[in-house]
Amino acid sequence: MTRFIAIKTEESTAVLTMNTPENRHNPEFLAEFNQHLDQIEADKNIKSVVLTSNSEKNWSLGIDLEWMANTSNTPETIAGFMSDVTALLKRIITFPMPIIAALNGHTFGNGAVLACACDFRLMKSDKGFFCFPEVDVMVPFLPSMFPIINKAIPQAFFNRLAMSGMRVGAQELLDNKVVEAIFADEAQLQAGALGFAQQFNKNRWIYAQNKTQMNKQIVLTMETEDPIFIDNISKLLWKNLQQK
Ligand SMILES: C/C=C/C(=O)SCCNC(=O)CCNC(=O)[C@H](O)C(C)(C)COP(=O)(O)OP(=O)(O)OC[C@H]1O[C@@H](n2cnc3c(N)ncnc32)[C@H](O)[C@@H]1OP(=O)(O)O
Repeated sequence: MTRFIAIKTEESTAVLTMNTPENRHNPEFLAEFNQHLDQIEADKNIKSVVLTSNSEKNWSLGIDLEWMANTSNTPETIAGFMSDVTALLKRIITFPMPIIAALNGHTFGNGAVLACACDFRLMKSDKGFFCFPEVDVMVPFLPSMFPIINKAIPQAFFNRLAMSGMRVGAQELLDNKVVEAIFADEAQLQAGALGFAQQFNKNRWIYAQNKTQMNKQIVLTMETEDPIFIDNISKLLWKNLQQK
């Protein structure tokens, strides 16, 4: 099943290609992402993962607000979905191998959080903005999203992005050490991401140990703060979305 995300293997690297126009996050997207991670964990030959998109414009535009506003949703459905978002992010930050985000288009909202959860980011520089539009779309970050973002983005730069909702391109991300490298176009990015990923061929156990330790404060925040926040915010979000 590859409606939302395709999977292929290039030597020891699994390439996950998000394949809808905006790569929005909804329950089906999350379920398929988890199935692919199960498949990768089951294949002992895989040592690294590249996460990219086949959309001409977008890497991922974040939460599927259209799905969220569906009238059949209840506050409980929204809360369940947000918990599932957290669970996927937790899986990524503790996954037993490096995950490399190959950003080949606009990366917005929870798409940007997903990119930050990955271990490394590479981006193409011809087109594509990176942006946290939460201040404009009135969807707050979950508590654990701040430390996820902070592991990828220096605090002062994130502060500027989050307060303004401004869009930045690849060069500014490179200048602020958010991405490891930038590439002139799509072909160079994809080749670069694969080459970058294939340098990682260590034992899964040690990656799991180190990632779990390195990110344990994030996991603690997910377990202690996110559930209460999600419970409160899902009621508010549901009310706002139903009134639109
Ligand atoms: C906690 C979590 C919360 C959430 O997840 S909430 C959901 C958050 N998601 C969103 O809010 C996403 C909403 N979507 C959008 O805002 C728009 O959907 C986009 C901005 C992503 C795309 O808009 P478009 O108008 O389709 O953009 P373009 O046509 O791709 O680009 C506009 C112009 O900008 C140029 N451009 C693109 N990338 C760059 C760059 N890196 N540097 C300089 N210019 C760039 C293009 O070429 C074009 O220009 P030219 O209008 O002249 O054709």
